[in-house]
Amino acid sequence: MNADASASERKVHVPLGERAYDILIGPGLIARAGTEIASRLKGRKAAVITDAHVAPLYLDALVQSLEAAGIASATLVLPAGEKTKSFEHLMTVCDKVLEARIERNDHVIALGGGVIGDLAGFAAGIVRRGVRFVQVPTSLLSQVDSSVGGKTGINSRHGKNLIGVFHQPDLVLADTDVLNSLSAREFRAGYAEVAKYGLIDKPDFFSWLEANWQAVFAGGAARIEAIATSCQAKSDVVVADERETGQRALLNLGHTFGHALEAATAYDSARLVHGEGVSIGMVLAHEFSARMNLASKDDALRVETHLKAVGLPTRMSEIPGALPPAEMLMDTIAQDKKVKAGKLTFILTRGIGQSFVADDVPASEVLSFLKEKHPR
Ligand SMILES: NC(=O)c1ccc[n+]([C@@H]2O[C@H](COP(=O)([O-])OP(=O)(O)OC[C@H]3O[C@@H](n4cnc5c(N)ncnc54)[C@H](O)[C@@H]3O)[C@@H](O)[C@H]2O)c1
Ligand SMILES: O=C(O)C(=O)C[C@@H](O)[C@H](O)[C@H](O)COP(=O)(O)O
Ligand SMILES: [Zn+2]
Repeated sequence: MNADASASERKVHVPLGERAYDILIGPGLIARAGTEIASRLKGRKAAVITDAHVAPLYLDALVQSLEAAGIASATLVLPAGEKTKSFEHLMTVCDKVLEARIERNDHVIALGGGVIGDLAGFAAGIVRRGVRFVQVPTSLLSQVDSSVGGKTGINSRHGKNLIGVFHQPDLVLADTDVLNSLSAREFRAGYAEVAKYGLIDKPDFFSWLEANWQAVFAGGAARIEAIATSCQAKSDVVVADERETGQRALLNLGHTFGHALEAATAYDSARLVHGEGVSIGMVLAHEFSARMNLASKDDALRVETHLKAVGLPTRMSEIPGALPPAEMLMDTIAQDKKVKAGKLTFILTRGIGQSFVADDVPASEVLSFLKEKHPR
């Protein structure tokens, strides 16, 4: 991997047969969105869904680009933050899409981070039993992860993403210029998912990140390289197991713990955002693996050292406010989508880049581990 690689546009193809699509990554893609969409897809109407932080920055540019390419658009601006992934807002999006008379070949366009992508994608998957869907991801997290792979959905008080459908996008346009307006906290949160790909099965990528993370944070070629590598890694996993019957669960590294923490903080973005939960969760997954004598404590320490170096939280004690007791976290974990016949599935590891799907993890072990780690 070369941090000085060309800063020009990159393309990752997701070869999913009749659901295949391209991910374009690079500068200036919002200005070109209209021509990219019009040249690849038939629809000439769109409903653009976005949030209140992103709208004042990029909505006009996207609408103008669509208009110039002959695509008429209706727009909907929702509140920013994780709480927007709710039934209430799903209804609003569905109503907007129907009111705009979006037909099956027209487009729902998600302009925003993973919250907007997951919500708008869910609406696109269920209105008229499926309309076309374009992702214009604007956060680092959405450019490296949530815009790819077709998982869409909303949260429930019972847990994260418990209600949703698989609905692949038809095109992903990741304009890397827009990352310059992202807050430092949200950039770091997205970086947790970048590091995740190294920890799953790319130890060389993890080492590259340890050496080059400052360049990734600074922007330019290293950032585009990290985004393209992440999208390719995600595409490879999704193509091998689109609907998570097996190995796609690897993409959940750190998420079983992380999702429980997000639910425990009532999806309050001021306390914890998804990528931060994943960061804490990945450290816990490595420590739990060490406790189960599967991996060395040194590897868990190496993971924590890197995530700390970039400024991510790595401990439950760093979450502001009180957390519910370990038993309540376990209740949420028992609702995880990976549970089979009541048995817990975790993504564990034998070392850096050696993650694996472990079925039948004893709940009693997880509980005593969580009690040990709980800040109380
Ligand atoms: N579907 C999947 O495969 C998948 C994968 C990973 C995460 N997710 C989901 O994604 C969500 C997290 O996504 P996220 O981290 O993008 O959160 P987000 O959508 O809440 O975006 C983070 C914040 O940054 C703001 N923002 C976004 N782009 C901006 C920009 N360019 N400039 C300024 N502000 C900007 C948003 O308004 C928001 O306040 C979670 O709900 C998570 O469950 C889904
Ligand atoms: O795409 C996947 O598969 C993932 O697991 C990616 C995760 O980063 C993402 O947070 C996803 O939404 C989690 O899925 P879930 O099925 O555990 O809700
Ligand atoms: Zn995630």
